[in-house]
Amino acid sequence: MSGTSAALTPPAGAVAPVRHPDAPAPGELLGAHYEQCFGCGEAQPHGLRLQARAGEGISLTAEFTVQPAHQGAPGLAHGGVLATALDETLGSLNWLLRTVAVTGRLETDYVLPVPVGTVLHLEAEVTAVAGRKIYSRATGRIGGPDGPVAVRAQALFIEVKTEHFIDHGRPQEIRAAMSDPDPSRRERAFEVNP
Ligand SMILES: CCCCCCCCCCCCCCCC(=O)SCCNC(=O)CCNC(=O)[C@H](O)C(C)(C)COP(=O)(O)OP(=O)(O)OC[C@H]1O[C@@H](n2cnc3c(N)ncnc32)[C@H](O)[C@@H]1OP(=O)(O)O
Repeated sequence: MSGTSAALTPPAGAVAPVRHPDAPAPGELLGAHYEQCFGCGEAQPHGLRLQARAGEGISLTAEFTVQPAHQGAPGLAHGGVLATALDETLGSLNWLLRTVAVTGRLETDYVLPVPVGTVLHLEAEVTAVAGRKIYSRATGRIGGPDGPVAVRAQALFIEVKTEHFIDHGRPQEIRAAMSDPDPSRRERAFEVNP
């Protein structure tokens, strides 16, 4: 069962997350934050192309269809790909806070095998915030949004400044991201308003 790690338990003094006033409205698609992202980018031929939609509060839903390129065992999704789907969904929550954050810890339970061709229906929410630390959890269901839980995760994201990417990323991709013609993606990358 996930959530056993002390690092994933919000400390005393953690507060409820606050939805940013400019967060996408409930029901709105978030779109990719970066076209080359393996989780959500539309320019990644073997990526997950996960699509996340804002929910109420600090929650969202997302979907991804397991492709043949995502196999581990024959005909089944690779566990690392499913962890990517959870990570991407959880990471997308930070846009509802208008905070740029990276995964510090991701704890995953694999409950059911997920065959190729399956649509994974994900739900995620932020549960607490403590300074730069953002605590969140997610589930992935198969057979429909109300189907059985196949995977679940708890995570700790850590808020970072844009310099995190500029200092550590490869220069050619950083330059390309900075000149992205899509204003909403540029905004998600550079105009973060905590
Ligand atoms: C130009 C480009 C545009 C870019 C546009 C970007 C758009 C937005 C894209 C996001 C992408 C989305 C994709 C999905 C999300 C990923 O997959 S993100 C990629 C995977 N994650 C990473 O690469 C992170 C690698 N790790 C690091 O860089 C650093 O360890 C971190 C996480 C920034 C933390 O380092 P730090 O800033 O020095 O912070 P540090 O003081 O060590 O820790 C702060 C607090 O967090 C706690 N903490 C830190 N790490 C952990 C941990 N692993 N476990 C438990 N606690 C921890 C510390 O104990 C500390 O707690 P307190 O003492 O405050 O109570």
